[in-house]
Amino acid sequence: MQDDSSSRKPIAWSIAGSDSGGGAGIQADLLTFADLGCHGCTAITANTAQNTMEVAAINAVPVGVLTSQLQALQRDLFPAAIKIGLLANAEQVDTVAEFLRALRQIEKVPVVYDPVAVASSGAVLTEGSTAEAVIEKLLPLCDLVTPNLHELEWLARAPVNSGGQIADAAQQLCGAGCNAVLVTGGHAELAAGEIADFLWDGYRGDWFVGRKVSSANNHGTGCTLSSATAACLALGYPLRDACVVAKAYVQRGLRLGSDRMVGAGAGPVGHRGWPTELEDFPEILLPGEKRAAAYDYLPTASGSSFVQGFAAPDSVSLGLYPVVDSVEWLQKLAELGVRTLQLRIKNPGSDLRQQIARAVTVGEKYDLRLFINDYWQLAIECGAYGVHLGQEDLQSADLDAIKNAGLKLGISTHGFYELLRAYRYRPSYLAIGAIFATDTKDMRDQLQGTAKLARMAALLPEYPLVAIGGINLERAPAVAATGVGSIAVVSAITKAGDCAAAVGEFKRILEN
Ligand SMILES: Cc1ncc(COP(=O)(O)OP(=O)(O)O)c(N)n1
Ligand SMILES: Cc1ncsc1CCOP(=O)(O)O
Ligand SMILES: [Mg+2]
Repeated sequence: MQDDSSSRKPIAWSIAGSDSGGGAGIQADLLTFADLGCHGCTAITANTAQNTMEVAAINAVPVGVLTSQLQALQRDLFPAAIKIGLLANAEQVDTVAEFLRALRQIEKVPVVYDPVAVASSGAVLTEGSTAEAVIEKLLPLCDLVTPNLHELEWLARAPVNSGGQIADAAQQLCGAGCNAVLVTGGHAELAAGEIADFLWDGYRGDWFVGRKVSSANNHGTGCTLSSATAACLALGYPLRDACVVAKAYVQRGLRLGSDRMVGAGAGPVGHRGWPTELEDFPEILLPGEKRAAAYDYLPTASGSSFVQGFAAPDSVSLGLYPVVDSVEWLQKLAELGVRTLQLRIKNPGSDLRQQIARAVTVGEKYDLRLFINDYWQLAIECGAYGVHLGQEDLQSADLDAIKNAGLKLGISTHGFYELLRAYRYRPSYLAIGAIFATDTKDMRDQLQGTAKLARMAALLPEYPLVAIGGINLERAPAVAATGVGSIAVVSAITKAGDCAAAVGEFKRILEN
């Protein structure tokens, strides 16, 4: 994560129009980049004449002017992500597409395109042949396209009136070559009081549902969403995490508003810093739940049913949480006074059931919070305290059965999106990993770092959270400082020279 280790600020570019009124376009993008910790650079495509009431003129710049800005930036300020906004005509689309093609041969910089082509009023802001040029030349170079409903219709060439049609049109755009589409929901209220964005990432669809905020200061929300997504990509966040953080950033801007009113019409959306409150983050809709019907979001054949509210543990802080592979280890650690433990057997023999039954007996004897990893049926049958499930397990496990049997449930998550999604189940705890690289399990693509962990932990200050992955005694203080109440470890305990001393030291760090 760039976020943790680099002393250089990530650079994000905005290739977009200037809004003379200061609410949208380049102006909104620069505020957003700065707010989210990036250095913003710009290549201006048009000098629009705007105020809070009207778009009086577009004033596209000649392509030579556009190219000279892009070339100057490339020479010194190479981007970690690029946001593209208003492209005023097909010639500009061609120029930007050609430039991006060459740039991405040097490095595959993520590109977010907000097709600012249709105003909220429905007025088309670009010249006639722009849509064709976008579809043919630009979309194949984009990692994410963020149309509103008007723009989706403009690109999909079809009316879009329902959740199902939004999902179909988004997939159709992906078919034209971009990697993912995030349809912003500001122009449709598919369920009363909710504004939902739909993400199709090339493989699966997700609805991100936010509370509707009525604010006169809502100008620039689309620009802000796309530049916030680009900023998060520049920080190294994966796409789904970038999208949910960006939506939360806009929601926070709408909720808190600008600090003062400007103009007589739609004022600028607020730029109010990193989103730190859960209420601004979207709820990730789960396909089996009742309200999903409003979005035509139907359960998949493999999906488990929607169940919420698993038994809470006796403490929000679960403390030191060793994850071990034998009953002998459980016994030894219980004798050292460890209370939260997990049995994680990855190469089971024919005696698996016996091992789990013995583990449950040890758990009862020492009054442990003992979680069984993976084997939820055996955990239920043996009357375990709880089970720990990974993301893939959520597809197949019978969550109803786990809840009805009164077992606690812990769920693995790897980033904001999975954290928010798993939180919908209200499990007994949420695990976040891998914080650091580890030899115990290949987690190279899912490293979180302590800066991101702290941001996630801040969203759920009263919830049992567990950090896992590559945590040792040296790193534990920085992890504990993020606010998580529990640290799960494998090798720092099982490979410790002096296990009792390591247990004592971890406990001291967590209790401090
Ligand atoms: C506390 C805790 N957090 C995460 C994991 C990882 O679980 P999972 O994603 O199911 O992966 P495996 O452990 O099965 O490899 C965990 N075990 N414990
Ligand atoms: C099981 C697991 N899940 C995420 S990281 C991890 C391994 C943690 O092991 P260690 O504490 O040795 O890094
Ligand atoms: Mg597992």
